[in-house]
Amino acid sequence: MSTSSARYISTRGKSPETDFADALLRGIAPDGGLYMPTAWPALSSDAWTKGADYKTIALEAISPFIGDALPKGALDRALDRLTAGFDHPLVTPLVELEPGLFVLELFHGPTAAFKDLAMQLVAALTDEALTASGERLTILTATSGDTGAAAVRAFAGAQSVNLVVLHPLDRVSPVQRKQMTTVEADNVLNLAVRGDFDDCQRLVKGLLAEESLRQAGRLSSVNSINWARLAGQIPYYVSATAQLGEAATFVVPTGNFGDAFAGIAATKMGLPARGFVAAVNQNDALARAINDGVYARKAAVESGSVSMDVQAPSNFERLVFEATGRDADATRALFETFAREGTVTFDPDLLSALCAEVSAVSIDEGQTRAEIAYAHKTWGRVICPHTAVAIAAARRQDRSNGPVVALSTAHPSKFGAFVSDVLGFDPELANVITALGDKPERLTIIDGTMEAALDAVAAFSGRH
Ligand SMILES: N[C@@H](CCOP(=O)(O)O)C(=O)O
Repeated sequence: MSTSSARYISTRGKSPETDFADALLRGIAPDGGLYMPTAWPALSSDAWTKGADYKTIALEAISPFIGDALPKGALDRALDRLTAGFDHPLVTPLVELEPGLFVLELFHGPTAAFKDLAMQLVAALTDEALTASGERLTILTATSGDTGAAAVRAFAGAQSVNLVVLHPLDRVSPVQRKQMTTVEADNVLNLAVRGDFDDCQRLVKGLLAEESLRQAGRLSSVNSINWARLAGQIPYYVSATAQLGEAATFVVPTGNFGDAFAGIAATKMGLPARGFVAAVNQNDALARAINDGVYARKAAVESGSVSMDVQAPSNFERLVFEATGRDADATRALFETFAREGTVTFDPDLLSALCAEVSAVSIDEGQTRAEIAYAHKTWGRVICPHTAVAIAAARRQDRSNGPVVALSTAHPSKFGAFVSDVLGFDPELANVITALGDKPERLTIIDGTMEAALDAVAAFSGRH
């Protein structure tokens, strides 16, 4: 296990190199780029060949990214907190649906979605970093439903943290909304933004760069723009490979592309994998970019797989950075053009480098519904719409040379109305959803403008 100091650089090349604690507490680099490790640490093959448990795998996979930037034992303590919140001994169990086709269940945590795996860890590590530095932190997070719920659960009541969550008004599921808005902790502010997820994310990035807020104290984000979020999502790819005993093709339901990029990161560390497929819904900017070579923004359309209603996936920037051979100038130019003009066309070399890392499939609403029905009829399994998108894409993959694993990112009862509309009955509630009860909700509705967001955050910060 490494004790050296892992270092981070920005994908846009204009920020000073830093360590894990600083990257964690900043969320995004000062130049607007995303932090990346300066080099990929090597993962010992013991991690996926020796039948290790989740905590052992996660220690091995994540500790090189932290180095000596946090107090001794911080990761160990964080992983104890993480695993204690999961209701399955394997934490992320792999289930075979039929020969060669598997689902990786990532929804056994406190908010019944995969975000818990990294968010519980990030909360514990943030606590360690703030205790060491004596600082307070305001965390700004955009969500299409699952990230916000996991963040609220992980940070509610945290002594040194204020959490502001921006979700698109009326565009998250009722359960996701209640998971965020029924919390009683007064360090949490829920903003319902008139707009879509991409508006929320744009506002978060704008607020993170806002000088007046920065002067009042440290700001960060726990979206997957934060490297620590991605690091926390690497272990389940290793665990899945360990459970399988061989390399797999991973099919990842994709919104902000953090989950898929975490898997790609695992392979950069040496994990054997047969490939990655990003499965998107009809919000298909990523699929068009990979398949046609043109990355073009469109307004997000509403779907049943709401958590994936994303048209400007932040972590695509990390993939482009890698695919350009870590050329920060080229990456910056490309994403500045995208921000300004809403469209960029890749040169053939870049496109073939991107395609070597990931393929992409778009599954529309009709196919998503059909897949929920198929999974129930064929395997007796009730699945959430995001898992349905992944399985529909997974069933299109060739299984003759190796297994295909679809990531099952959320429990179906988070999206009960959609699933029930297809199957004609309500999915059984996850225990953590039953426990939500019927508490009053607290949220503030704002316009999708920087002015409105800044006013709301400044007023909230002033009270704390
Ligand atoms: N699907 C997400 C959108 C934000 O993604 P993140 O991985 O960057 O936090 C959600 O459910 O909020």
